[in-house]
This record gives sequence, structure tokens and C-alpha cells, in this order.
Amino acid sequence: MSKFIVRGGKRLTGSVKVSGAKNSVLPIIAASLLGEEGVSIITDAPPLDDVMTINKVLESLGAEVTYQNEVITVDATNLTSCEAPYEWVTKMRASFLVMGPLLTRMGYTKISLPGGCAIGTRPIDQHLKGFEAMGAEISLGHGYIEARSNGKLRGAKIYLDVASVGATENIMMAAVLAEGTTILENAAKEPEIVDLANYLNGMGAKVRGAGTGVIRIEGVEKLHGVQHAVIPDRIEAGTYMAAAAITGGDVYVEGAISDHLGPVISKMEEMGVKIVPDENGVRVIADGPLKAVDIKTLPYPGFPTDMQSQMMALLLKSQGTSVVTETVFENRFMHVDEFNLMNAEIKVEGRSSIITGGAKLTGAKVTATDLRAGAALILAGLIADGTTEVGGVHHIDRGYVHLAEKLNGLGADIYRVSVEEPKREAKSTESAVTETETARFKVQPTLA
Ligand SMILES: CC(=O)N[C@H]1[C@@H](OP(=O)(O)OP(=O)(O)OC[C@H]2O[C@@H](n3ccc(=O)[nH]c3=O)[C@H](O)[C@@H]2O)O[C@H](CO)[C@@H](O)[C@@H]1O
Ligand SMILES: C=C(OP(=O)(O)O)C(=O)O
Repeated sequence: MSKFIVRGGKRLTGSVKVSGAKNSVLPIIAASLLGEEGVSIITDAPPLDDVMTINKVLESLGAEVTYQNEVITVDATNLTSCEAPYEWVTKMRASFLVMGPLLTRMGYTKISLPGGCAIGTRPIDQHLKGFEAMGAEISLGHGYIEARSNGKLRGAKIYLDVASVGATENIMMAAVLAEGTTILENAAKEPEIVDLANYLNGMGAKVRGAGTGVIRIEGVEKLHGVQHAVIPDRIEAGTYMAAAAITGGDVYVEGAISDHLGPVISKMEEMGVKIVPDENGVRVIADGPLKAVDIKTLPYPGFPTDMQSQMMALLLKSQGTSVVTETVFENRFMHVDEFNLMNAEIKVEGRSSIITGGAKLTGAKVTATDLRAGAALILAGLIADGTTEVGGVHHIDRGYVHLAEKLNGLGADIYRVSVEEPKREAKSTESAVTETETARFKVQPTLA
């Protein structure tokens, strides 16, 4: 186990480079299972724990996977299994995205039910509804879902009750080898959906309309490997933009695509942050007081739920009262109690959090309850008085490449320490942090 130690009070300046998007690379790796000929080469693949996990899932299915220097190769010509077991799916919900590709290519798949997580119950009914509409038979039991098709899946008209990102991706991947045309209505419009569609089309698929609410997929006989570069991570970019703004800094976020960050940029500008986008990135300058603003999370192109907690950290520094309403997930305010441990003033009322900005934050021992909560606590630590210890680092490692190194490159003071599991019989309440790894993050994470 490890913790991040953040010493607050540093203004961030300079330039930071965004890595490839976690939420693009995961479905793209899953889609590689569709390649019956040739090898897929995925570049700008970020070295994240989630990427290692999905690579293992593919290997367990018989695909040959290599990963070096942010390049993944997948040879899925000979698959040997159609089962994604519990150990992988519980580790990472996105493992469930192998269902569509396996079902359509192999005619059968058995996958552990993903279950809920810290941010909500996260059902998969819309994925299953889509597969059933295409003729799959679904059965559930003993914590697993089995899906089988009698011959090929058939194209269908499918209306999603919620514009689910995962369901759109899974159904799109199933439809590419189905017989006939699938029309997916109320589809999610996220940039990651477009990236996946581009990848599938490169493999020989016929997907049209990705990025709009209606996607048309004409089934083809076979797909092949292709080379594809993953888009930059808009949430990682937004997190560094928030880091610049919260510290009153001046930072160029290289690789940030401003078109993907519309609502984040608008809200920061409303707060009084200067944002200067160009074709290679976004410059963020925060040289004045920050205004309170209200935020409501929504599916793309609305304000992203994955930036909610980081923006809440920024609002802690603003003058006045802000209301943040979470409409995408029903339980995504677990960071509030942690912020309050740092002397923040936030109250949760149903789906909204009311933030009284301006309280002087103080360093404390806090825990990341999910990936973005972890990033948000680090942001708060950047301006807190004294030292903040952020536990639950495994959540952060799922989605941020070299987070401490990148922030330290801008002038922050963050390092990772290993932490011994507290012994049950120990009476002392002293910190369990052992300063054995206090070297400033020179070590690169080991890649599988
Ligand atoms: C790996 C990945 O890309 N993860 C992202 C993806 O997650 P994920 O694809 O899991 O999120 P969804 O878009 O599916 O979920 C959005 C909402 O729809 C509900 N829902 C979803 C599916 C379903 O069958 N039935 C149903 O009711 C969920 O409970 C949630 O309330 O989109 C989320 C919403 O932008 C992001 O926070 C995640 O970072
Ligand atoms: C919720 C997130 O991811 P996942 O869907 O992989 O849990 C996230 O990236 O913030």
C-alpha cells in the first residue's frame, strides 16, 4: 500500500503533457478482440493499472498482447476462451466491455457480473437490452452472465433508456459483425465513443454517426488489425487545468483538446480563470480571485461527472456559495467528508452539494474513495496549510499516469511513500507511514 504526501502552498507554473485517454484505450483494447486477421497496434496507450488489467483479460482469452513504450500490440487471431472471470471484472468494471466483441465473434460468452462500486450501483441492463434485441439469449446465475447467439447476431433498432457510455460501446462492438444494420438511438456522444468508432472503422467496420445521438452500424463479415493512436485524456487534462487554477498558477496543458473540454473551460472562465486554447493544448492562467459557480453533471456534451470532484476542490477556493449537482451517478459525493476533514465547508443535500468557499484548508489524513476523488484530494492538498496524506492510492493509479511526477514538474511538492498495514494488536495511533520510499518519484511504475 502507498500514500501520497502533499505539502501545500506551491504555485504551479510550466507545461504538462496529457497522456492517452483511459476511457478510450480500454474499449479500444476490448475491440481488438474483433480482429480475426492481422495485429492491432495501439499507440499513446497510457501505462495505467486499468490498462494492465484489460491486457490480462485479453491474454486470459487467448489473445497475444505486448506492451512497451505506450504501444500495445494485440494479436487476437486465435482466441481460446470466451470467459472473463470474477477476478478481472471486479478489479475493473470496463472488463465487461469484452462481452460485445466475444458474443458477436464467438457466439458465446460468460462474464462475471460487474456489480456496483463506490460511485453507484452501475447496472448493465442497457447493454443486455441491446444484445437481446440483436437476438442473443441472456442468462444470469451464480454471479455470471452468459450470452449466446443462435448463429450471427442480427442488426436491430435499439433505443437506450439512458445514454450510457459503456452500453453504447458494447452494443457498437457487437453490431459490427452482426447481420444487417443496427441503429442505436439515444447513444452516448462522448469523444471516446468517436475514438472507438474510428478504431472499428479502421478495422474494416462500417460505423456512422458516432458523436451524435444516433449511430448506424452496418455489419461486415470480418475485421482485421489496424494501427490507431488513442486521443488525449480530457479528464486528466481537466485535472491539470484545475491544479493550475487552484494554485493561482500559469500552466500550459499540452495535448488538451479544447473542443472536448467545453463545459470545463466554460465553468473555469465563469469562475474568473483565463483559458487560452490553441491547436496543441490549453493555457490556464489564474491571477485573480475565483467566483463561486453552480455545476450540474450531465452526459457529454454536458459537464463530465469525472471532473465533478476536481471542480469541487477548485470551488473550495472561491468566494461565495456554489451548488454542485450530480445527475449521472447516485453516490458520487464520498469525497465531501474527506474535504471536510481538511476544514472545508460542504453540505450534501440529496443529489447536490453546497460549498461555502473561502475556508482556509488544513492538511489532514484523507482517503481516496474513487479515482477522481483521489485526484481532487490532491488538488485540495496543493493549497492546504501543512501536509496532506492521501490514502487509497490504488484508485488514483487506475487513471493517472505519473500524477506526482507531472505535478512536481510544475513545482508541486508531492511524493509517494509505502505504508505498512496497521497491525491489529498495535496500540499506537501514530502514522503508519514509513519513509522508506521518500525519493522524489524517480522510479517509473513497472509495466507488465
Ligand atoms: C471506462 C469508462 O469509460 N468509464 C466511464 C463511463 O462509465 P460507464 O460506461 O460505466 O458509465 P455509463 O455511461 O454507462 O453510466 C451512466 C449512468 O447510466 C446508468 N446505466 C448505465 C448502463 C446501464 O446499462 N444502465 C444504467 O442505468 C449508470 O448507472 C449511470 O448512472 O462513463 C461514465 C459516465 O460518463 C464515466 O464516469 C466513466 O469514467
Ligand atoms: C468512474 C471512472 O472510471 P470507471 O468507469 O472505469 O470506474 C472514472 O474514470 O472516473
